[in-house]
Amino acid sequence: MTLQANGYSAQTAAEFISSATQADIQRPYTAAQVERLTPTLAPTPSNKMALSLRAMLGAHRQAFSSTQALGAADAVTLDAVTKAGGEVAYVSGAALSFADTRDPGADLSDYPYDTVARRVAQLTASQAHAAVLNRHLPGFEHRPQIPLIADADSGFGLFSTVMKATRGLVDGGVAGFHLDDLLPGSKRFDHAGGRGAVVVPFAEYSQRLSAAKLQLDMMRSEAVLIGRTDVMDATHITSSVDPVDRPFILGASVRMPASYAAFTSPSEARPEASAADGPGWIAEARLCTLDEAFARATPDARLRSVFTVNSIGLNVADAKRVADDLLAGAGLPRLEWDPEAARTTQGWYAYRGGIDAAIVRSVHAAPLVDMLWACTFQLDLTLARRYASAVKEKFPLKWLMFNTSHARRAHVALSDDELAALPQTLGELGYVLTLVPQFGQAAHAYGAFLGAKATLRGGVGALFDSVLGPYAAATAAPLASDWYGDMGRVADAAMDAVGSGRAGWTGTRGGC
Ligand SMILES: C[C@](O)(C(=O)O)[C@H](CC(=O)O)C(=O)O
Ligand SMILES: [Mg+2]
Repeated sequence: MTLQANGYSAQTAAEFISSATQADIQRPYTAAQVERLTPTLAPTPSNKMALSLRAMLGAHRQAFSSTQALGAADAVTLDAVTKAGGEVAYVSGAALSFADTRDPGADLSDYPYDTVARRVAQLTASQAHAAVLNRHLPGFEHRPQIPLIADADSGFGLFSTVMKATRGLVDGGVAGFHLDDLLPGSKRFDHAGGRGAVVVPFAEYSQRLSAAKLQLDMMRSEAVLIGRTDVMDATHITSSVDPVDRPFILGASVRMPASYAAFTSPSEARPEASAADGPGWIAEARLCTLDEAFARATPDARLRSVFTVNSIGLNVADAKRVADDLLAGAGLPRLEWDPEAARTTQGWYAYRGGIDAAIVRSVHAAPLVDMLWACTFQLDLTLARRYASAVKEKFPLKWLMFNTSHARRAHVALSDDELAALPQTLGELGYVLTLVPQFGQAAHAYGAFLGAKATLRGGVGALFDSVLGPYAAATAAPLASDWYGDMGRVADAAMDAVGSGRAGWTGTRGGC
């Protein structure tokens, strides 16, 4: 895309949609619809960073390598990540919600839709300012501004909040962001690092992605749209309406007297957990999918394949009718399979999350997005391989993303060698980006803790010797804490330009 000097795009919607970076995305709307919604002078401040992210990811894809996006949700951490050679950084919703949330609610996607966007804008401004500052530091190499990838969670509502969140991120200078299929507020965590979640039907997820893409097109934005799915760890879904979700919706295969217990902690909520893990109801109900129930109901292979063919593209309600008719026609007993009985008190359906569901969702979402991500807390290379090869079979060039959200080595089953080789292994599989969201807070806290301990014990002498000196030596950069001297140079330059105000006209005239 050609940008005008002021960063505004002069392209029409039709030109933008058919341009090299955009033409691969299948939109559910026309260029004319985008044009009618386009504000005059669409601002595209993030395009420079988005295009540099696209070039970087494209190069990694070609080289079968990957890059790591470390969590950096504040200006100081971002500066340190950049100095250390990070190519890209991640603005984590979890990190912001942990810092900003009072009351229960951390990382529940329940914070305002512009929280992350406002932080992205601050970080962009701090990077821009650092770039100016560096021009005033003699002998110091100009530091690049690195692209920011942000967390847009579930989009915080329906299409309009998705669009507003997207606009805020682009206005803030984001290079890329992810949007997921979770029901806001529904993530659950347990003491062992487990996570449970409720997802929305595929159609609703797809609407979120389309709403984001529409907003991006209205702004002629090149921001990388990442389709994240959380079905890997999902135990429930809000509706059974979508045919894409049918293979994963569970029903009781035993007639049950009362309805299913409320959605609780991850281990208790997993529908197929043993009776010891949760309500005995779950085990007694023998939850299974409609396809499994039908296969159990008849040994007749021909009847099963008729069901398979006749139920293609049907959701559970319609497919259940097909199953009932086929069994009745064959003189077999009525199918005992009831997804309604397995609903929680919130009305959610029981759902079999996992890699198969993640592959189906991602393959369906692929035409709408630039990059795909099956988010899970399981750092499992077998799953990573299966996911990559299934997606690549249909979309060989689609960028893939991976996350390593663990805080404890003990929760990760990989060997030290496997961990060391992880970026390379993932790159070979087609993953171009690994998120390390937990980095920022942990590193910031650890550095501050060590520095505080040394200074409290040894006073300002220890601060010089144990914090300021070593940081300057390690980064070969001016001291992070030299605010007065360094920042002052920029203010001095501005003051010099303003002049004393007394000497009359001494400046240059345009063109003279
Ligand atoms: C990556 C993530 O979206 C984040 O906000 O950092 C979180 C990470 C976490 O909870 O540790 C997520 O995976 O949902
Ligand atoms: Mg998040």
